[in-house]
Amino acid sequence: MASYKLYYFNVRGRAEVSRLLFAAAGQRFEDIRIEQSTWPAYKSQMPLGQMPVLEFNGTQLVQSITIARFLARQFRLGGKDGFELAKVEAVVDTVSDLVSAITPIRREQDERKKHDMLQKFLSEQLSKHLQDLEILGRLYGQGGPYFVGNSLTLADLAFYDAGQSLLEMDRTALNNHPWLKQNRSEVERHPRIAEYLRNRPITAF
Ligand SMILES: N[C@@H](CCC(=O)N[C@@H](CS)C(=O)NCC(=O)O)C(=O)O
Repeated sequence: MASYKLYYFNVRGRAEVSRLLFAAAGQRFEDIRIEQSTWPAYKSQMPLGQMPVLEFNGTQLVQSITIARFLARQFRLGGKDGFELAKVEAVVDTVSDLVSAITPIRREQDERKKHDMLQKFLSEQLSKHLQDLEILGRLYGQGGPYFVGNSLTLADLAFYDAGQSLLEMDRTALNNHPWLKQNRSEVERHPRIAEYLRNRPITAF
């Protein structure tokens, strides 16, 4: 039987999409959450000195998006054929553009600077990111609530997680984007994901 161990800090961060994939697939895995205080002892055991790291049948895989794409393929959540797979990856890459834009704001420690960065992002950049995602959902989603085809994929989980970070910054961020809101609701309604969301540790990011 395949064995999966996922090493990361006790935050959603770069590991949460993979955790959501495990949840959606109903696949057991060891969710190893390293505290910052014990990280120095682990760092040298990680191939690139960073996490997340997935240990699959004893071999370590690095890079969060690679890990998520591997798990999606393993669990048939990456698209039903080669072209669907490419559509899913196009959505994931578009979500990554959004995540890259919000990460520096979330990390800014100076409250004044953070506020200014957020206002600039909300007024100048956010709507383009969300419009791009809605365009892809309508283009690939066959008129339904999922980003690609007519069932849940990595694309939906990637946006679900990024959407949470966005909503934590601005609760109204998706108000003008009903399709994206509906897409996140569909993810939350998935019975295994709903159970995971009820039980996962609550963390700051
Ligand atoms: N490109 C890598 C980046 C990994 C990364 O930056 N990991 C950070 C946590 S989000 C880390 O391990 N930081 C601790 C360190 O570098 O010592 C990925 O996506 O997995």
